[in-house]
Amino acid sequence: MGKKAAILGFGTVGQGIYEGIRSHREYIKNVLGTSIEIVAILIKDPLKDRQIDAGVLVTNKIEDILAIPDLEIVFEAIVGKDPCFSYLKQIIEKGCHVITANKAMFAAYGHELLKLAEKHHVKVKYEATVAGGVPIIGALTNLLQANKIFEIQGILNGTSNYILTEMRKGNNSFDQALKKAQELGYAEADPSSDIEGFDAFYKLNILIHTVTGTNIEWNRIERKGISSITKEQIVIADKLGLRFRHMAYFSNYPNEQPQFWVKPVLIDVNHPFYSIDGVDNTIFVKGSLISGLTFTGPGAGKFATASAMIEDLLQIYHTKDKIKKRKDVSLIQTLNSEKNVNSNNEKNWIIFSKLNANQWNIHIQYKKKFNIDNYAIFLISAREQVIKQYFNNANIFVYELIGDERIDQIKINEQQLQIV
Ligand SMILES: NC(=O)C1=CN([C@@H]2O[C@H](COP(=O)(O)OP(=O)(O)OC[C@H]3O[C@@H](n4cnc5c(N)ncnc54)[C@H](OP(=O)(O)O)[C@@H]3O)[C@@H](O)[C@H]2O)C=CC1
Ligand SMILES: N[C@@H](CC=O)C(=O)O
Repeated sequence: MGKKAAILGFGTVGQGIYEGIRSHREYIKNVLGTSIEIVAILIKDPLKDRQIDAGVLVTNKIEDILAIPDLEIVFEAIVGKDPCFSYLKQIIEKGCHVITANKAMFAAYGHELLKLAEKHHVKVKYEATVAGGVPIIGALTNLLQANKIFEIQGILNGTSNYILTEMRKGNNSFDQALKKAQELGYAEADPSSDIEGFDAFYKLNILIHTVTGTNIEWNRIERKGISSITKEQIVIADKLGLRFRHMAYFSNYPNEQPQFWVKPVLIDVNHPFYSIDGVDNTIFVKGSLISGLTFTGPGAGKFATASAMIEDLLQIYHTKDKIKKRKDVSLIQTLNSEKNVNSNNEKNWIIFSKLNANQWNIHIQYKKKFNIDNYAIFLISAREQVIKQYFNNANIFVYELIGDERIDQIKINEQQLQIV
């Protein structure tokens, strides 16, 4: 018999791992010199019908998994922080390598699991926790060790990008697109994690920890999802030559305030994320030596995620050398000393308002104003603090305009707009 493995969870991802290991049995055996045998699967509901070979133990008790002699590898694809964290601690203490896809759990407890694994001389791999099939964690940990990472921009939630794309192309309403994302296996068990930005928030935390060795206090990271974006707003943005993207951002430049946020933004055709559609994710990385690298590919789904996890498996046995963990002391010092992470620089904003400016109760100077459909659209430059202070109204939607574009350059199709 080859190396014994178990899978925790048999939903979209668990099934992808099971089928992927079977369909790539010979290929994996050629690479590792031995086969991988899935000997057990942990599930929650013992009554569900499943396509699993008769020789595989299917159980809803973690004790059954812990009792398997010579178990070497555990793939984890269940949902939520607990009881998953406690399961994985016991599995590491038993001496098994762990390969996880569970970002909610890993963002909260990843650092503890990595420490515990070191103590027990096993590995914890987590490629699938960020951007599905895109090998960004491997690139950051194995291939970009000399660079200090100055900036990460990413589309990290496949479901949100899929919904925004479907709505823009006129194929589906928000609810229809979300339903399709669920059917395709992209969405989380609780899809509010996708559309309220939690999923991308967990992924950004994992990326920041990977490149700095630091856990940022969660309440310091702005998090907003796409749930308030309407079809009307997407159509208007399109008329302005802009597209919505749900973006995650981290910057850590010398002598600058570190920044970290997850929110919907508007970008124009010059931004590299303009053409990233559907379930694809993309991550742009700028380092102290490398001026910019972009990684793009499917961010969710059965085989995209299984691909990341099976590659992790091969890495466990291939990477003999110990990878040094990063510890960015300057980031920790800056975070401890500064009080306010908001930048004092002015940024560009697009405001969609169902109220007229005279109903806002503030006087704001805008660069341009248009009436489109039922909205008044304002293009303004302002400090982030001002935006947060004043534009806190259910009828006003404010989106940052990201990129090098200047508001003055926004191209307007005059026939479609009434310019005030
Ligand atoms: N779907 C995707 O594209 C991606 C998902 N992920 C992550 O992978 C994990 C799994 O996602 P996905 O496969 O989509 O989820 P699903 O909802 O499709 O499947 C979840 C599986 O976990 C089992 N499960 C849930 N809770 C428990 C528990 N407490 N004990 C034992 N089994 C449990 C369920 O059992 P039962 O079958 O009995 O209900 C089910 O088999 C999640 O953490 C998700 O965030 C990561 C990257 C991409
Ligand atoms: N629900 C997630 C799945 C992958 O991480 C997403 O849509 O990105």
